[in-house]
Amino acid sequence: MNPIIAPSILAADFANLQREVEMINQTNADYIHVDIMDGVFVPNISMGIPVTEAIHKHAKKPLDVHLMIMHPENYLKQFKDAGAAYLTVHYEACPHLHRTVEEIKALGCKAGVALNPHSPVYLLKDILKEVDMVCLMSVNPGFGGQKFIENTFKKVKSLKKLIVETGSNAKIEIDGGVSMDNAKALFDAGADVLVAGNFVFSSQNPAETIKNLKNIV
Ligand SMILES: O=C(CO)[C@@H](O)[C@H](O)COP(=O)(O)O
Repeated sequence: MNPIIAPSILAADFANLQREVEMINQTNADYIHVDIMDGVFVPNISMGIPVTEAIHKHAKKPLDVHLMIMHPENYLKQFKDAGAAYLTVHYEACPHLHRTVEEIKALGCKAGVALNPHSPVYLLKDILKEVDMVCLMSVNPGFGGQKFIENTFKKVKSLKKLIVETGSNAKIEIDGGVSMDNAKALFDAGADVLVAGNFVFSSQNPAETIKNLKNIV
């Protein structure tokens, strides 16, 4: 398998964003994870379209944009134009999820669907074949630096089973509280992509930390 690592820019030094993006460019990270928060769907506000555009201007890695916002369908084109390669919307924020996923794909982006920790994976059964990635939140969305929720391991295994049963090619992404303490077990359980924010950016040597996460399997 090819373990995919997506450092979360939310944990970077926002006053030196260009430097942080260029630092990630020099590592073997696979994507740059960009967290968009609206203060409504989640109790925090992070960044929006202009900052995503600015990150994209310097990034040499695809942008994995995670929309933690209500009505994401109203902003898909803006985020695509700002440089998103992956656009992930929340199951909990999309009453017409199938339509939203189709719209993401029609724009030429990879379509992701995220599930909050309380949402069971079977909710995605009838859309799994249409999506490129499922993001399992392993913390309650809204903040970096939170404690990993252990129940995520069960969810990864159930989701993997469902992906096989439905003939889907969706990748499984884990987001929140990822560190060396759980990375190997997550990949072993069936995860394909690990998002890591604080564990990468608070480390002495972020490039080395990314390399260690990638080499863990
Ligand atoms: O979406 C989120 C938080 O809502 C995440 O992407 C965090 O940015 C991950 O940060 P760490 O938990 O790894 O610090």
